[in-house]
Amino acid sequence: MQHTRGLTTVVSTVSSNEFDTEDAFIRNLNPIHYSKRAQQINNNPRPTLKQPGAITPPVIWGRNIHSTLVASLFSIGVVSLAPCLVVFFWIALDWFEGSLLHTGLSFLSNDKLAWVALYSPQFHLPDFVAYVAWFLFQAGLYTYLPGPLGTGQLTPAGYQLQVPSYTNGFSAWLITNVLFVSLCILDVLDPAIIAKHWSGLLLSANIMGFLLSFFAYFKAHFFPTHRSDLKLSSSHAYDFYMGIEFNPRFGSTWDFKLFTNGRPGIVAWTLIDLSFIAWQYQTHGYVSNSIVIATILHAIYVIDFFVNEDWYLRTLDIAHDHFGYYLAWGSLVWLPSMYTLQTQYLARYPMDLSWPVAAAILGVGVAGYIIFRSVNWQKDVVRRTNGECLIWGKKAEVLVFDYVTQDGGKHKSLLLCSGWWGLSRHANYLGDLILSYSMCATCGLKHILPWFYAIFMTILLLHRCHRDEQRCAVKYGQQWEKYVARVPWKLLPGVY
Ligand SMILES: NC(=O)C1=CN([C@@H]2O[C@H](COP(=O)(O)OP(=O)(O)OC[C@H]3O[C@@H](n4cnc5c(N)ncnc54)[C@H](OP(=O)(O)O)[C@@H]3O)[C@@H](O)[C@H]2O)C=CC1
Ligand SMILES: CC(C)=CCC[C@@H](C)[C@H]1CC[C@H]2C3=CC=C4C[C@@H](O)CC[C@]4(C)[C@H]3CC[C@]12C
Repeated sequence: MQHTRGLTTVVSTVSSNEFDTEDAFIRNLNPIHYSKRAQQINNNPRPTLKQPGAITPPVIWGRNIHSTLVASLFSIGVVSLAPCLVVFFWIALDWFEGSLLHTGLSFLSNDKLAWVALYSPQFHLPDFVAYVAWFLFQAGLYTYLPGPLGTGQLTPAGYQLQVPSYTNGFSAWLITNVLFVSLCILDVLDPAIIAKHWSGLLLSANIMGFLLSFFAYFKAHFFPTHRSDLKLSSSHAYDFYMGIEFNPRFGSTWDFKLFTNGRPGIVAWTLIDLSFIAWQYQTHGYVSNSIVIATILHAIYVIDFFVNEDWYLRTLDIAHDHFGYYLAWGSLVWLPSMYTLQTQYLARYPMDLSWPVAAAILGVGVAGYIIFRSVNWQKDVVRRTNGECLIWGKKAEVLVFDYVTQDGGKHKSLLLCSGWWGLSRHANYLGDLILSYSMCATCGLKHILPWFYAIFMTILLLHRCHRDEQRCAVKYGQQWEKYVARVPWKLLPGVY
């Protein structure tokens, strides 16, 4: 069945009498992987589907509900190996002068030093208490600070999420950073305290990350917030990793995903940098220009995130990913430990950049950031003004696409195809990558370890190009191909 409405073409591939409920449609997609357990959870009453005249078929966009053996093994691999990688990097930094190769060889050759290093991080109750206090302090700021109302995206089930004044991240970041600096100036706190307690804090963050991931998993099964946005596959491992609930909440408004994803880890990012700068000063007697530039670039990225927090509600993490290990453990452990590797490395092994090199790195980094922000801004302003805006001085060119939610609701969406979005379909990733490589360039070329962030971002964002397009292709059906034909380049025009 195909019908055309202005610019928009809606294509339905299955007619209503073939599958009269969404669940029949899901089962038909993959009968083998559609387990009993998944059926129980995915079998939510969505009465509008059965009403006469409802749009069929319900489009199953959003998190994957089909798990393959590879996806299960991958999930088990990440859940078990990512924490080991975090510890391995810490050992390489602290015990092997930042050399991943020497660390690896040392373990392989059963060198005593490697095993001593492995058992050196001890659980310290005071570190854990401090970590829990930090977590609760951020939760308090998130809950009580005033801020503008956030505008959530329509979920696959058709919920318009209310985000009451939780987009107060900038005030939370400012208060936390000013408080930390003030306490250090007043000599109440040692500014290097985070760096000095790093291994204990890392252990504590891991404990919290796993606790929260398990909480998310069990909450989804026993007391979910929005039943019709639950996504289950036949694999426990995949569900634990990717998350089952879309927007788990305390009551109707306190959003776990938004808080965990956007607060304890990202607010800590700049504090960790400052603490490692202080540690460099205390141990080496000076502050290198490289660590300052790395921190400035990080700070630009972090402040941008909080200033534009409302924009983040309409990105993949919040509008597509469910809340599981990936976002819970990732935001509490992976982000603060792996995204700050440059300053952790430079604090221990300082290097001074010549001023032309320092200026070039800073300049390229800021240019990357400007691209990143202006691409994201263009997408956002087009959506906010319903296409009634200027992009690069000309009226925005948009494609208007239809999509349906699982409750049978029919909606429209605008896809910008001029400005940056006319050059490539993910120009924002390009700006982000330029910024990431600049951050890592502050560490020189001696070791690969501090380049991990850029390498990770390259893999993550290339995979995201694919992941995002799969999602859009399902959400918009054949209309998406029209957009791809109009904007043929994925990332870098003329190359990819
Ligand atoms: N530092 C880090 O670790 C990471 C940073 N990032 C950054 O976070 C930001 C957000 O990333 P992400 O959510 O992946 O990507 P986007 O912000 O590009 O969001 C993707 C969504 O935008 C909508 N969209 C796609 N094309 C258009 C268009 N032409 N016009 C209007 N809307 C469109 C679609 O959603 P719909 O139509 O459903 O609204 C699509 O699913 C990026 O700038 C990225 O660089 C990302 C990953 C990791
Ligand atoms: C190995 C493992 C489980 C990794 C988890 C990765 C997550 C911690 C990151 C995945 C996507 C990341 C982010 C996306 C977009 C962002 C916008 C930007 O302006 C600030 C950073 C961030 C919020 C970033 C944060 C880490 C991730 C959630």
